[in-house]
Amino acid sequence: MKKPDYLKWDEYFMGIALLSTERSKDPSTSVGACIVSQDNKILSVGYNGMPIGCSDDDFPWNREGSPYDTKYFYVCHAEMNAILNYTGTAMHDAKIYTTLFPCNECTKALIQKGIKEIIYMCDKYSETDSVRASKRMLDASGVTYRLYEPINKDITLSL
Ligand SMILES: Nc1nc(=O)n([C@H]2C[C@H](O)[C@@H](COP(=O)(O)O)O2)cc1CO
Ligand SMILES: [Zn+2]
Repeated sequence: MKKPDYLKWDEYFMGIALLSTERSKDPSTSVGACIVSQDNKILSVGYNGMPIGCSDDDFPWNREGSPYDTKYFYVCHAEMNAILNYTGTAMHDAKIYTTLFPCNECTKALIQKGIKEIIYMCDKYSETDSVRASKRMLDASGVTYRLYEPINKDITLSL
């Protein structure tokens, strides 16, 4: 008989998104994303971080202050990095697992790339205009989104 407690697809892909958050240097919110084809092949992963060449040590991680001195002008979102990290050409009808609901800017890009489903773990900015706009676009374009339902399984990675 096969092992009963193996990871289901959702757990596997959200697990990879979650592991990717560990690469983020953002002191307040670490985000991870994993793009998966319809037939469950991993296409790409990403996490929020500064653009190539923009040192994590020199660029600001502040949330407040003049926009020029906050992270918001510089940081690449996990979802955008996952899109940009993909080097293939077949993202159509894919799905994205993300630890945080996508903002309006990433949502535009996800729609344009042909992503058809978003599975998210957290929607802590649901009241913001950005996320409201994301849902407006997703609803209009027929892209579905659903909250990931966690299982009661702790995975410990000892490296
Ligand atoms: N969907 C998202 N993906 C992301 O990668 N981010 C990133 C941008 C920032 O680095 C961080 C949010 O910082 P804070 O405002 O919670 O301190 O997460 C943010 C969102 C929210 O829409
Ligand atoms: Zn975004």
